[in-house]
Amino acid sequence: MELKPNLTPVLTDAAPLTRSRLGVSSGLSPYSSPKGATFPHHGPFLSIPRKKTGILDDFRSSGWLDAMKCSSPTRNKVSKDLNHGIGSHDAAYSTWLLKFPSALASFDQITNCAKGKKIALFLDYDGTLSPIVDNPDCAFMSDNMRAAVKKVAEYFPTAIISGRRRDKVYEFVGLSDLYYAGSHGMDIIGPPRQSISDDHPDSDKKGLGELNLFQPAAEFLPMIDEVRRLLKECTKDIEGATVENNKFCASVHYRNVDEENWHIVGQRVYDVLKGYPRLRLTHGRMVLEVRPVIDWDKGKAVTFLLESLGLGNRDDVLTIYVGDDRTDEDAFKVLREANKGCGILVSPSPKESNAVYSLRDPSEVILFILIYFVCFFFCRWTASESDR
Ligand SMILES: O=P(O)(O)OC[C@H]1O[C@H](O[C@H]2O[C@H](CO)[C@@H](O)[C@H](O)[C@H]2O)[C@H](O)[C@@H](O)[C@@H]1O
Repeated sequence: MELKPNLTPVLTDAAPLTRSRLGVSSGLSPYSSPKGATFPHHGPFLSIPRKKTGILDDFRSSGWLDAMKCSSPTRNKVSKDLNHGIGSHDAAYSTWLLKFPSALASFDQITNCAKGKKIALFLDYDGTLSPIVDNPDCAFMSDNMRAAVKKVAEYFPTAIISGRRRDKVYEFVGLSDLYYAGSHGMDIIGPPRQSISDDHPDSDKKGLGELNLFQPAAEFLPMIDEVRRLLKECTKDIEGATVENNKFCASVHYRNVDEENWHIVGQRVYDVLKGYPRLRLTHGRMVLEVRPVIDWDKGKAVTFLLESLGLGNRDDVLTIYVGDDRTDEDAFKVLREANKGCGILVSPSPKESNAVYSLRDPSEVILFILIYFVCFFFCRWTASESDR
């Protein structure tokens, strides 16, 4: 997916002419905060508490250490749960399922909602398409998952929305006929234009028109590069800490750091950020992520893609978003609030969420994709046959 600058302009919000050419009309803007770049409060994102002087508090007292501990079950927590017995975990999970029913067991509800609608599928990568593993470079998806996603994308607009760098997630997924949003939606690309053909089974794919690339945080790139280098330097003596280049985000992983040293990781990241008021800190599963303060997240990326596809502001579209991470909550929330579709949370344990349904793990995600999308395909086929 090499982009030629003249064919695929980098679009920023400062290009209203180009945006209108794309048919993106809702005023969706990464800089829409009325007071400009502030620290937006997006659902589960934690903003860094600031003193009036602009100087950050101590990392421990800020509540960030607690957030780091809650971000994913630790080895201690897992063994504690096991000691309490599988029964008690199962009981809690069963109770939780009453609130977030399994998408696999909700066939009638979901297919009823889908009747007569166009379907768009959004998929998170880590923890959804691939299992969570200790080494982020080895989070491979299975061939079965790849085959399932490939099949779906042949018939329904399908996008991968990841916190990872776009080229990295593309390398993992390896499918060209998809939309990719990397860096938590700050780096969006559609498939090569030749694949948006007139005879594509889903003519809505043509709605993308000239849109190939959208990078609302492009101006932050040098700053993020600089910060990533500083983060690498200041964490290099902490065993197990790694800094991942996610292009518009710098991600500091602490999954492999001894729990006793997590506060050191946090404090160092926090100290680096003191010098960068235009960056903010969010956290995912055992990862601290530094990103621009722009008002943009996975939820905004979903809205943007739907609008670009000509599927925004329509009542006959069902959007399904499957994700496991707190950053996916922004997308779940957008769908819930706009009544545009449903979020499906992938989680093996109870969690609060803006999703509507749940799946336990990536193996259930494959089943969900295969069962539902075969059904959606046949429903559509039947409908078009009877139209003849
Ligand atoms: O939005 P996603 O596609 O879910 O990406 C979120 C982060 O995923 C990766 O980190 C997570 O998965 C790793 C591999 O299983 C795991 O080792 C790590 O602890 C998790 O946080 C990725 O490495 C990050 O860059 C993404 O932001």
